[in-house]
Amino acid sequence: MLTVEDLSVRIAGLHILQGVSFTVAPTGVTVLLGRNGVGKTTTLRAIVGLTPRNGEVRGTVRMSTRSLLEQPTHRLVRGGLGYVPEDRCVFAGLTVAENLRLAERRGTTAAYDRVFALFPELDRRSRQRAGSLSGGQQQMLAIGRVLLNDNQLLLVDEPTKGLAPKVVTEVAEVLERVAESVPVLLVEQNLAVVRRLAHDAVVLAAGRVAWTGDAQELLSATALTKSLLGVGSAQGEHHGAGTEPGAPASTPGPAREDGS
Ligand SMILES: Nc1ncnc2c1ncn2[C@@H]1O[C@H](COP(=O)(O)OP(=O)(O)OP(=O)(O)O)[C@@H](O)[C@H]1O
Repeated sequence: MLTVEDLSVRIAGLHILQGVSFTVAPTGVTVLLGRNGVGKTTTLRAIVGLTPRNGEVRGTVRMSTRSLLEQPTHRLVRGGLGYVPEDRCVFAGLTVAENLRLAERRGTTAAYDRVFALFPELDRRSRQRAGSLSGGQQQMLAIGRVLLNDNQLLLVDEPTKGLAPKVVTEVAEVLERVAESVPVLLVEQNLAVVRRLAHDAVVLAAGRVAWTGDAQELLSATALTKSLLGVGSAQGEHHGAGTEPGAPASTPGPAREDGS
């Protein structure tokens, strides 16, 4: 479905991604893992054409046979690439209904019904300003507005970050249902969520791919999760925070262009 080949991103003199290659399967959830700062968000942003202006992107990204890197974000979104950013980016001053209306391309009643069936809360709160929603409700709005459109692929960046356990479960349930019809590339630090959702895993370390394969296999290999993610794989653990005593040294930061 999505093929990333030799993707390199440089920003402000930092070589953040250094030849990243992986594929996203045409069905289910592929999870992009790695410790903090290894380049997960940078990868999603490069795919969707949101690398900062002072950045430089090289490599190839294809969705089916279509080449993505040369195209502006609005065209990618129109072409079926849905993106739920880490910081949600809802319009705080607008109501839930207005946020949804802004996001829809051809928002049919059926599309709204589908979104409200997944997130009844959005229907109930349609007149509430998005800025006054809880973090979990804002996350549901951020996901819901993307689902108004017909997507061929969804990129979802840390959807459960900072949410209460009950809301984490709700968001995971929705993503599980969404992934039945649309493939998802998911950045997620909560390993219980990864265990529930992911078929395939891609692990980054210092801007390169360190491991790819079956996500459940990765999670069941404690030594592997320790060395790649810096944590054990017990249910509910979060990864990404850094190094434990006895674990390999924390992932070094991106390489500077001058080699320092
Ligand atoms: N606009 C930018 N300017 C300078 N450095 C940047 C920029 N964006 C990202 N970086 C750096 O690139 C590296 C990778 O960042 P990125 O956000 O992609 O990591 P991540 O794996 O998503 O981390 P986290 O798990 O903490 O969200 C970090 O060292 C970060 O500081």
